[in-house]
Amino acid sequence: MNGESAVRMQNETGTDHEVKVRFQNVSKHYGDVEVVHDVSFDIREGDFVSLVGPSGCGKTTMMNMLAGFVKPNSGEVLLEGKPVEGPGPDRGVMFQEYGVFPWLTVEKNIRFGLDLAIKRHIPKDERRQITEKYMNLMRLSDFRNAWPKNLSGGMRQRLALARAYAANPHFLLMDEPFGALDAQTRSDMHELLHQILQAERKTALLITHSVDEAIYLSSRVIVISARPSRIVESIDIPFGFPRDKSLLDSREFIDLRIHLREQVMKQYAEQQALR
Ligand SMILES: Nc1ncnc2c1ncn2[C@@H]1O[C@H](COP(=O)(O)OP(=O)(O)OP(=O)(O)O)[C@@H](O)[C@H]1O
Repeated sequence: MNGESAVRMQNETGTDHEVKVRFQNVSKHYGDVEVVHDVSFDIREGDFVSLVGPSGCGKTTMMNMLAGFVKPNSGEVLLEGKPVEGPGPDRGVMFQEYGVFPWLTVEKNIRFGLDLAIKRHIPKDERRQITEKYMNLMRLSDFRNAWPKNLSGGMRQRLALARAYAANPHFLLMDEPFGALDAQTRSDMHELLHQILQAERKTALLITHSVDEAIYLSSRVIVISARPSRIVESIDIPFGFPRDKSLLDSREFIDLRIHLREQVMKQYAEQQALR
């Protein structure tokens, strides 16, 4: 979706800007349990928004509503001004459970999204090059013919990332995509994601339990309350892009980390009290 066709709306402060996604008074319950309560926020073109909050508070449910897997009970999730009706190739989704097909090899998993009818306009050679590019970037070339069941957890997660990136969706929706990775690979993946986002302007929503990851990757971090999900705080991250690892040691980063951790820990304590 290009800039001209993006919907222009007024945000809460009245500033005109390109809103790609709008959660508008969204509530969701499962049976008697309210999971999301009257949540409103916008995601603008090129934003990288992270949701942080306690386990089980309803973050995945919010992402599922944007992905089109779940419908709100009240309110609306608008994508470029229209209510989300279902999943679509404009939204690349990466879930905790990896999202790889066990019946396809590594190479075919990465190619999968590119071979769908919607991408058939891309010449075959180019599709092959894109597959190679992401297989290399994720260090999976030596395993091109391997089955997912024979990969380590971290490799499967890299495969899921390669598959999602290769399909080149406009929106990246990521639910704990780096959770199963060791610290070094996780850090490599952060750099790679930065590179991809710099090179191909995308809009992203990330769910993470790591405050550092949220700050380092995002343009905005939203703290979500104990269930039912409400917005506790939305912080514009004051660091420009590109970023590098030295940022993690800066005074400003450390202050933000301390503040956000405090906010999140309060919500964890409240969520614990619900059990
Ligand atoms: N399909 C469903 N049917 C019934 N309850 C559900 C369903 N999906 C989620 N829930 C419940 O809704 C609550 C919120 O779940 P959700 O997965 O959205 O939380 P979360 O914040 O993403 O958690 P985590 O960080 O652990 O992934 C949980 O109590 C969960 O058990």
